[in-house]
Amino acid sequence: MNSITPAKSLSYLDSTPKLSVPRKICHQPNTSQVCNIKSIYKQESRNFSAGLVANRADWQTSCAILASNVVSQQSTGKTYGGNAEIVSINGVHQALDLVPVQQNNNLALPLSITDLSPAPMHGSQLRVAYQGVPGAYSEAAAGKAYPKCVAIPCDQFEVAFQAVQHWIADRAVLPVENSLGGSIHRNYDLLLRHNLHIVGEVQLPVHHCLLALPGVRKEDLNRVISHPQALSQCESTLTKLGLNVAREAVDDTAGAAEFIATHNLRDTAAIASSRAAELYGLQILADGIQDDLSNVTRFVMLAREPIVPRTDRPFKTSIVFAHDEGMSVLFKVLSAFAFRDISLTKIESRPYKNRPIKAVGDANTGAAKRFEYMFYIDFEASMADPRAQKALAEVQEFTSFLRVLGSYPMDMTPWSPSNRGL
Ligand SMILES: O=C(O)C(=O)C[C@]1(C(=O)O)C=C[C@@H](O)C=C1
Repeated sequence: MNSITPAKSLSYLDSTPKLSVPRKICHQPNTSQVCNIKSIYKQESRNFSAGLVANRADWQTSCAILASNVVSQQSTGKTYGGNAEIVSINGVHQALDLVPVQQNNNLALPLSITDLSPAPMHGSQLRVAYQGVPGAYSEAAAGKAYPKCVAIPCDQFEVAFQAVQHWIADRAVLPVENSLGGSIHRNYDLLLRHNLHIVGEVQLPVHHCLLALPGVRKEDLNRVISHPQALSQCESTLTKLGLNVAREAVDDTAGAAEFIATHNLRDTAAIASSRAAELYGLQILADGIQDDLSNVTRFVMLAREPIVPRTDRPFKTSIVFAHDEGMSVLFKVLSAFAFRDISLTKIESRPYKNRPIKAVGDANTGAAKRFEYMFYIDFEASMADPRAQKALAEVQEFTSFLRVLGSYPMDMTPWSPSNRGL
């Protein structure tokens, strides 16, 4: 695994609690609030870099102050304008190009280094929020995406999004799909609710172990706890191991290991990484218990600003759209890519939360109702590629809502099932 700064030891863990949900978030743009966020951010970043956050209470107080004073960068009037033809953001149709401009004077801002590179070059370490505690696969993914980063544990996905929006973190690295367990729907919904941009992806081979306190045997176990994805990825293997015991879902794999250690549970095992075993003093009862050796989780990297799309290496673009006209539109949208020879790598649908059901036909005669969806599509082309721009211009004609979630380099790192991952 790549070396990442936090969580070198349990004592560091103790002094660096996970972020939790802030009490109050202000969504109204306000210049003085933006000043506050920057000064608090600087103070917090000093604390983080030096590992100086005194205790959980201090940190949570800082988070609460931060949450009640700050606004996201998105709400300060920054938007993207220019000549491009495409997109609508949160239902409002807008032109898309990737040069930030100020709404009030329409002057183009110079590109910053963050626009050009996924990692900052200003000397300080990149702070990367992830969901879980040290030893979680998401922490490993953060390390793979940003080697030498400071990884910030968050107790929920939502908190990781907010950490980036509120400048506590520079990036978030969050799982979106697993080759065995499927999509992590919560993160698809959160991508839509927040205005962060996908700036990269990383695929992590996930190698699960069954962990228990030293001296505990399989026969002593009454339950197995882990993240729901990990439980589903190991379902048949647990049965094959004769572990027909209760299976309980917890927030993350490493958190399950930590829970067993802190509560001295001799009848419970966790599904987690070998690194979690080391961190929390557990023994490995069984190694490689995922149902398929090719168990890979795909994570996306999120930032406040998009990166500039390029064509000199393979790029992927993620979009989300909705439409009013029934399923024939989906066919037309897919055709816009097929006609231009653009491969789709993923399609996902989620309920359209504000209007999940639509009456079809004549309401007086007991009309049929159909479900309404948001569709998420990943396709293999950069937004700098004219084929992608033309396809999206066409998609926009068929859809009532279209947003580009990000255009970013594809993770091309080779991996094989024999890669042990974590
Ligand atoms: O619990 C963890 O360790 C995580 O990082 C979360 C998570 C997930 O959400 O899918 C990530 C990778 C594995 O697929 C299992 C769990």
